[in-house]
Formats: sequence, C-alpha cells, structure tokens
Amino acid sequence: MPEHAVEANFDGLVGPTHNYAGLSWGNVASRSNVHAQSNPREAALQGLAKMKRLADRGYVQGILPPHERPHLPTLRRLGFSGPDAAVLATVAGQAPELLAAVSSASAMWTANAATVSPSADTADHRVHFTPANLSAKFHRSIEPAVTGRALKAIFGDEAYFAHHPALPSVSQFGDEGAANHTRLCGSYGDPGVELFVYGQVAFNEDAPAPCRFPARQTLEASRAVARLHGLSDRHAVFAQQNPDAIDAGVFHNDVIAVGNGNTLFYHELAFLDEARVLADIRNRLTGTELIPVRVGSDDVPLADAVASYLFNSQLLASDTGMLLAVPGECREIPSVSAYLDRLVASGGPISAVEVFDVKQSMRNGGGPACLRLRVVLQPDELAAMHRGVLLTDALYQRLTTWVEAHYRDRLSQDDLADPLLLDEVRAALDELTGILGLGSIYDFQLGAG
Ligand SMILES: N=C(N)NCCC[C@H](NC(=O)CCC(=O)O)C(=O)O
Repeated sequence: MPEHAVEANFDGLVGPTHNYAGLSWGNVASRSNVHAQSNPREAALQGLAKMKRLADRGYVQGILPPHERPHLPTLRRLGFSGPDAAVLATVAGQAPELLAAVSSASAMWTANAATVSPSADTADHRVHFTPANLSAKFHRSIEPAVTGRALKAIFGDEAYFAHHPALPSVSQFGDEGAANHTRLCGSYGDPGVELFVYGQVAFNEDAPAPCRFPARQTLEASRAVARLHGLSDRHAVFAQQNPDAIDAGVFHNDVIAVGNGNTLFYHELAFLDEARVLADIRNRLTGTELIPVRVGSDDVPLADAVASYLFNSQLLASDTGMLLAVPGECREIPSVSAYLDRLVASGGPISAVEVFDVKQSMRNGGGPACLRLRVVLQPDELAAMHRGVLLTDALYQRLTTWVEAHYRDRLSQDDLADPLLLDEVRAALDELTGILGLGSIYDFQLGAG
C-alpha cells in the first residue's frame, strides 16, 4: 500500500455493443464515422491493453463496468411494450434512431462518468462524487443511474466517501463530469485547485456562447457541483471555454487541455480569458508554482489538435518528469508529431511521450483521457475502497478471456435489433459483476424493466 496519496485511474471497460451511430452532434469523429462497422472485441481489448501497460508501470489502475445495452427499461419508458424481443423488433422498425441511442456503449468514456473531488479539497475531508447528468445527449443521459450504483459499490464506506445524485437533467444544468474538470496541486495529497470549465452561462442570454455546436456544460452546473462537494473559493476556479473552439469541434475541455500536478497543458484557444484563468489558479495554488505549457496555433493548428486528440492524452506523474500518454493519431499528423518531439526535447515538465492504440474508441471521439476517471486517494481511502476493480495481472487475464468469450468482432446498426445480442450482453454483464465482486448494479439484475 503506498504511503502517500495516489491518482488512481478508472477506465471504462468497453461494452459489447460498441458501435458507430453518429449520435454526437458537435463531436466531429462521431459524425464522420456514422454507420461504419465496429469491432467491440477489439475495442475492449485495446482498452484493456492500455490499462495493463499503465498498471505495469506502477499506476493504480481501476475499472468501471460497461452498462446494460440495449437498455430496455428506457424503451419501455418511451412506450414500447411486450416481451423484450418484440420491443426490439418494434423499435427497430418504427424508430431505429432510438434503438441506436439506447444501444450505445458510451459509458466507456468515464471522464464523463462523474466529477470527483479529493478529500484534501473538500470541507468534510471526504472524497466527493457526483455522476454527470450528460443531459446534452439522449444516449448519454441514461448513464448516471448505473454510474452512481457502480461508484457506490466501489466507494461504499461513508466515513471516506460521499455520493451526490446527478444534477437536474435539463440543459441549464448540463454537466459532463470530469471532462470539464481538472485539478492542479503540488503533491496529490496537498490541497489543490479544481478548475471547472464551462461552455455557456445558462441563465444569461447575453453571455458569449458557441453558434454552431452545443455547449454541453453550463456554469450553473459547475457551480452546483463545487457547492455539493464543499469546495471553498480557495479550491475552485471557474473558466469559460472559448466558444470558437466548441464550434471547431472541441465539445469538452479535455479535447483542448489537460492538467496534472502543477502543470497545465493547453492550446492557446482553449479559454475565453486565458490570462484570468492562469491568474485565478496562481492566486489559489499553495506550496507550488503553476507551470503552464501553452501550445500555439502556429505549432499545432486547432483543427490538428481536434483530429489528433493531442490534448486528450493522459498526463501522468513519473519518477523522471511527466509522461504524456497519447493516442496513435498524434503520430499520424505531422504538425502534432513534430510538436511532441520538440516538447520532450524542451526540458519542460513533460519528459516522455508514449503512444496508445485506442482507435476503436477514437472513431467515436474518445481518446485515452476520455476513457478514464481520475480519483485521488489517500492511503486509508485506497484501503477502504472495494479493491476487486483494481487491475492486477490475474484480473487482466480474466477480463481478456471474458471479452474473448462474450464479444462479437463486428457490429453494424442492423445487429442492434438482434434479441440474441441482448441475451449475450446480459450473460456477459452478469458474469462480469461476479468477476469484479460488485453485486447487482444492472436493472436486469435488480428485476427492473
Ligand atoms: N471527451 C470526452 N471526455 N469524452 C468523449 C465522449 C465521446 C462521446 N461519443 C459518443 O457518444 C458517440 C457515440 C456514437 O456516435 O455512436 C460523446 O460525444 O459524448
């Protein structure tokens, strides 16, 4: 057990219905791969390989389970009735767009699962969790209930962990979780500054806002989460995302910025008022100096940042500086690849770059950082959590075998209506909650719907 606080990364295990349905207007990759054939097995194995490589390097690596999809309770709530197979057949004929939405494996992007505030920042010195309502997209708005159950099953001890319900699911409180939240600090166990980035002020129609694509996170949502978590002004900074960046396809802040420790790695077009953001962080950060690593458009044009997902990399502490875990696409785009070489040679805080192949996820707009939820834990909190979800060699082997036994290697939109797929998913997930020791977290296990 480590003697100091650690950052644990909880990756979403890709679910058996991973597919390309083009559900996310404003997310360029999702729209450009619409109706391509997916490979759920490869997607899950790519994710597991990423987790394993990081676990092998000594990082604390956890897993959040996939959700039950297609989600029959949602279809029933929308008026489809009868036995499961009949519901699937009817919705496929009458409203295939709804079938696609309730079949998305989007819970894999756990950066959107919740916002997490470490105990060093919160008023009651517990770790606080608020599942994101993801109200901007129907297919994602059905995630928070099961996310909340999974988080409670893993972080169950109320002496250490506090859980809040998701915010009201309306656009004024649109909340996308940790994708718009990054924490800056000295050591992980020190009090830190939590940077909440929002796309729009909901209750002020005159405030700047994107014109083309939706802003998914509101200031009102970010402030509510900070209040719920008991963050005083010393621990919270609120910053508006540059609306032009949202209109260029930056649908979450983690597509244009990532922070770790005292380092903020970001594109010059990330924030509406960059100088104020940096000043607000500097005024609150104690025991260390903020190190901004600013990438100019001359080095990496915004379009290349979006296409490569450079900023959706994981920025991880290591003994010799920081490691940037980048998606393979970063080495395919010349401006980005050349920039990465200069970055490592510059002698700054980021001293190494490693490439991860998460192409199946990338085609839906999910890079390495989308796939993980960061939870900073003190040693006693790490000891108190349910450890069955932490990746060991044995768990990696078991999950690999599980994926190979249960996942298809191709899936198209037509397959989503296949009642056998629903049976396969339920059998797989029932086994998975056993493997992970999570108890019953799915509606089909709880007898609902
Ligand atoms: N940046 C972060 N943190 N997460 C990425 C989420 C990608 C996800 N894509 C999707 O939901 C596409 C699904 C589809 O089109 O089939 C989204 O847009 O919400």
